[in-house]
Amino acid sequence: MVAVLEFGATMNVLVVTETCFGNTARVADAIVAGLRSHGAVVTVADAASAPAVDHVDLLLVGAPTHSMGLPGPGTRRQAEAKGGNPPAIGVAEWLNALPGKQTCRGAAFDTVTGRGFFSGSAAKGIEKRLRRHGVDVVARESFLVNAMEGPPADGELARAERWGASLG
Ligand SMILES: Cc1cc2nc3c(=O)[nH]c(=O)nc-3n(C[C@H](O)[C@H](O)[C@H](O)COP(=O)(O)O)c2cc1C
Repeated sequence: MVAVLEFGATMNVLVVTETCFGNTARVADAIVAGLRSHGAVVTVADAASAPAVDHVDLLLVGAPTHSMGLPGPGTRRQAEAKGGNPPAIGVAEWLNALPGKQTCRGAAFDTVTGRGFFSGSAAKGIEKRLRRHGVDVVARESFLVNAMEGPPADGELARAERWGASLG
């Protein structure tokens, strides 16, 4: 089932993110600014503290790309060894624990250090998992960072804000 908003209805958005060096969180903040510019009511949480998906019209999930896909315990340890501050639980674990069938729309995003095939995409993995839970995924996007620890490449935060606005 696709959630359809009546004209004038407020859109409730839940954003669940993971970050090791802060870049995906900065991209998420820009996306949220875009969503709020359209009047959306947005809750932002990391995977460890995310509330239940209840009365959510749009579920937005984002993570850094690790080893071409979603971060896991091993790649988080590698990030920590490089000076990052990874969470104990990330979006992969959160998506695994997501209950039953969801009826909301969804969108997935990630951060990457390259745009080629071999860069991979955490967002692709997020999209696949969201679809397994019945989420109607309407958009997926990758945002470029300049190096493992960032910062976001020129223009990417502005692009993230526009992308967020396009979802609103
Ligand atoms: C263990 C590890 C593996 C990574 N693998 C990839 C990769 O396969 N492709 C890629 O584009 N970036 C890769 N990166 C770079 C991350 O995408 C980059 O650190 C991340 O986007 C920064 O986001 P964050 O600040 O939110 O952690 C990797 C980083 C780490 C720590």
